[in-house]
Amino acid sequence: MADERKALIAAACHFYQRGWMVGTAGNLSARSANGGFWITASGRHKGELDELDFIRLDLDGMVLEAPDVAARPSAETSIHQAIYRCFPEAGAIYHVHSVEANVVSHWAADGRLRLPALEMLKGLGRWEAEPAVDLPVFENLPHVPDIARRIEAQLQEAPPAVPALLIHLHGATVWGPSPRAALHHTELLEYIFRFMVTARMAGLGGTQ
Ligand SMILES: CSCCC(=O)C(=O)COP(=O)(O)O
Ligand SMILES: [Zn+2]
Repeated sequence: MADERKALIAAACHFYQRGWMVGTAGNLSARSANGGFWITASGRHKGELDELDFIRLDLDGMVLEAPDVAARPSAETSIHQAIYRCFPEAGAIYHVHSVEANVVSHWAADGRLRLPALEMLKGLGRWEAEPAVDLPVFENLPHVPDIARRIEAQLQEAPPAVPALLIHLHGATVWGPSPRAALHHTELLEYIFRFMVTARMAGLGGTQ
């Protein structure tokens, strides 16, 4: 298999082992050199993916390649489409469901979550001293295309300070120019969430 699916399978294994993609939770996609993007089929176990667990779509959601005819694209495909449309430089998108992401989503106000000014933000592209970084946080509406519409409208108007967003009580969606960069970004953001939860539990003030 000499295509982008290999990197997505490796990333899914990694996230599964960390507990961020338990069972069938989460989804992954990457733009394809052959056009459109590969995305995980809906309801597949993220610790056991193979090449049959992906579908190649164009940006309008038309199927370009479906190695398993029974496969249906991720239920959250519309969110990936929205991000690819907003950011031509996005090469891969990972959506993970960590416990920490769901805890910190409670601390959002006015659709934003202020991230602590940790050194790790440099890995997400924020190199200034003491950066004031707000992560956009969206309501978890029952109809996913409604979430995607809100995401696309907001990101078109105001690109986020880091390549990521959060859905309340659902999980983070993170992107990067390549599958490798998206993996780094996901790890860094999840570290920041873990820090926020740990700092709150330790009673540390001034960390947010
Ligand atoms: C068990 S997770 C519920 C659905 C979800 O939020 C998710 O990320 C996985 O959905 P998919 O259709 O991509 O399998
Ligand atoms: Zn999800």
